[in-house]
Amino acid sequence: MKGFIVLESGEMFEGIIHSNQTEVHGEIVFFTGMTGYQEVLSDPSFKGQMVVFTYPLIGNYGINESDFESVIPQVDALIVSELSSEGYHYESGSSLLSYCEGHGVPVVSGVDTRAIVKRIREHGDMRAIITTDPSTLSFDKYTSLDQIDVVPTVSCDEPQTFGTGDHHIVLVDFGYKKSIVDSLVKNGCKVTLVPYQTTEQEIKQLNPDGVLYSNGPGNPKQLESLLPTIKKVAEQFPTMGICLGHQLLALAFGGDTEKLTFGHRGANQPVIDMETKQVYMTSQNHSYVVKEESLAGTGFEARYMNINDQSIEGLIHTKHPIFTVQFHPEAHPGPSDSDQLFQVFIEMLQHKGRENVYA
Ligand SMILES: NC(=O)CC[C@H](N)C(=O)O
Repeated sequence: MKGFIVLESGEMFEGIIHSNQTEVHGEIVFFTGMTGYQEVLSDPSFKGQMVVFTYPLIGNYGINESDFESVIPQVDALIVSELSSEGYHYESGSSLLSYCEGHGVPVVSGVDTRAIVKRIREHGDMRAIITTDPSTLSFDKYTSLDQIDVVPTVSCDEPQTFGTGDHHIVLVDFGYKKSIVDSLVKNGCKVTLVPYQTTEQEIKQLNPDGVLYSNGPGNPKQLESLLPTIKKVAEQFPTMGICLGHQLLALAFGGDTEKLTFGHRGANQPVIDMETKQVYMTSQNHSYVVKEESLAGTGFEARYMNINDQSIEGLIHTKHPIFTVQFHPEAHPGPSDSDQLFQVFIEMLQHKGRENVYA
């Protein structure tokens, strides 16, 4: 059926809508990786977002058993130029479209994705509505993603454990990617995944060697009530933060965040480690960044920087063993240039001191 993507800025784009839903609202963002659609659609950080793929052919290797980042799809919709009708890969168990249809995820194909991306780059990430009837739509009845506390919809309800390694990590779940657990387990950790509102006391009772604050969807400032707990925990245990976890740690110590015009979403974002001058190609998916000028007095120093726009990509604390990254060292999708950062975290647990980080 013919469908329309109506942007909050007023423009309208046509395509073929594959969905029973007649109207879908979300934040429209673009992803620049050539592959990785399965990881993207199952990454909880994309909750509330409609993803436009800049690569023109999507779906050609189908959907497999191993590349899911969570058990259910998380995106609000996929918008593609050409949709492959089959998955041409020996591991493919179903086509992208039949998987999305089976889970009620709307797909819009045959769309001029280059034109949409140009609009997003000019106007910024914005709201959009996918509809079969543009004459009746109204943005007024929907709340923008920035204003919604979306983490409760993706965090686990009960603790869960993974792996049997010697290092015990508490992973605080704001919408964790399965690959983070896999990376920790591969590096000799036992992981206890806990709900996002787990208290300081409960974390202490688990007696972890270290704490990792996960990635997750939405605006970090929606989680303001958790900041005192995050600060107290991070002052007591070696701590790592990834993406939303990085933003929350910065906020907890008095820093500030802001929204980028259009986020970094792709598999080739260049990041420099400002101390070693090493450059990593990184996997990213975020809208918000930590403001450099807000770091004064927080004890944090910027350690990583995005080479494209000079935004902060990671922090290290001057007093406590805490380090954070805005990018995804677990990759999936994307290059694993920075996966040794999990080993850096393990080193930090063993020495429990900042001086040994990156030794
Ligand atoms: N991948 C993430 O953790 C994203 C963090 C946050 N929701 C942002 O968009 O900036």
